[in-house]
Amino acid sequence: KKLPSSDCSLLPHNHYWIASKHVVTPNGTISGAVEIKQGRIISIVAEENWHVNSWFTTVVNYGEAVIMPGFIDVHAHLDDPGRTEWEGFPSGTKAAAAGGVTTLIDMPLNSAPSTVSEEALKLKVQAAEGRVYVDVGFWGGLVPENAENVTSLERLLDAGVLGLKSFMVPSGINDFPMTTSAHIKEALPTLARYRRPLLVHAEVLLDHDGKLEPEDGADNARSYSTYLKTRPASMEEAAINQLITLTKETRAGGSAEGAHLHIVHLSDARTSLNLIKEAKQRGDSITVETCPHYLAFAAEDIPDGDTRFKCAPPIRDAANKEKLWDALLEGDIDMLSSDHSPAVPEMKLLDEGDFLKAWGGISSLQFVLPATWTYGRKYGITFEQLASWWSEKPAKLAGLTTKGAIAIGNQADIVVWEPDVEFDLDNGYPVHIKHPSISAYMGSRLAGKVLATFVRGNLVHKEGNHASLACALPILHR
Ligand SMILES: NC(=O)N[C@H]1NC(=O)NC1=O
Ligand SMILES: [Zn+2]
Ligand SMILES: [Zn+2]
Repeated sequence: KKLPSSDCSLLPHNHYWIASKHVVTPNGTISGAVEIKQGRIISIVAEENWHVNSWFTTVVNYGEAVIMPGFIDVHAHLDDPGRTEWEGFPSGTKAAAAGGVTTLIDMPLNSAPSTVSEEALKLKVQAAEGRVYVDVGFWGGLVPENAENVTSLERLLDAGVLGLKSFMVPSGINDFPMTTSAHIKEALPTLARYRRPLLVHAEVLLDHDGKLEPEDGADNARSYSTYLKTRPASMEEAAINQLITLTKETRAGGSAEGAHLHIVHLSDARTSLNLIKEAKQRGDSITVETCPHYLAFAAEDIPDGDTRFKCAPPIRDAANKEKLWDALLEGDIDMLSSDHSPAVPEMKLLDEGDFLKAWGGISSLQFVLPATWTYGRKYGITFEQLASWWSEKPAKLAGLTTKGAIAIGNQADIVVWEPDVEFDLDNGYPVHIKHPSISAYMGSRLAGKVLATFVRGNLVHKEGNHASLACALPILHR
């Protein structure tokens, strides 16, 4: 049965099956088929029990390819409205779709205005409407102004942000000032009442004069090690130490019971990670993410002047990277996110290669699936682990109850990909982010090629092509 509005989907049917030898479900990976009707998953059948008459039924058989829940990226900066020359919803969500990301939650900063008020959220939603190829939810910004004003915070939450995000160091964006742990403490009871999480960029300044510059002016700014010295692990550790004094109150009977704190983009796998582990063991409501770039790259390998690798917190040494993998495999790190944070190429200062002055942010959205797979294979990661880190746990954090798993009743948000297919990210590769030249992954060879991406049952991307209309939706907290 053909649908008239085929522009939303490259497979214009409202009732069909997809099948393969590897369908990743919460109960394990099976050889079987998934039935999709009107955007929902309505049945999942193992091969031996599957008897459909393909004369009357639309079936797409993907053979050996993996059918997994679509990735949910809880941390992306799409910079729309206001800085669409950096990225924007159309290119950002096309890149997401091409990379198997079916939902992303947009960060409240790097757009203009920052999403710190009800009015600003309305502008976000307007900017997303009819312009997104994957579903997009929104974090609101916790800044001193609204932290001190319960009413304005309530209005922002009532307007539908899925939770809040704050910075404990300067964010680099003028209308997104940093919060101290005192601000965070003030906001937690409100978040507890709404049962929505607070995400925190956990680094604090250690010098009393608040300077991030290295002390020795003679250091070579083209060397990554110079930048690394300006953001030592102790900055993460100090921030997390402050935060876990607050998360005590998230336990049963505490003043912030019902609140949840999520540490974004953890880089320090040593003391910072241990502090989080201890807080979890005590029963605090706390989770943590890291990003593929911390799992893929090591500080000592970053070439001089290659500012594509500049981000905050910084990429640390190879031994730290190994510990991050251990923590992920042990379950001490809960999930992954991209922290896709592009800018215009000029701001990366690729010619000067000045790590101290260049924009900090890794551009990666389209490559998170193959990057996680490529660098994770040697640790023996499984499809189930990928689904947990990139779909199930992120859905839980963002409160998306009908996403994050191939399960009956869920929205049909699905990625189909080939683990054994390798490809070179060279100039001939179809890259959909606005500025491919600033991505740290360009020039590398990755494994894990995305074949097809479904959002709410619409085949939004297939082998390099996108559906002609952007029919995915902004997600607001209901
Ligand atoms: N403003 C912004 O996107 N900052 C991000 N970039 C980065 O490398 N770390 C961040 O927090
Ligand atoms: Zn951050
Ligand atoms: Zn970020």
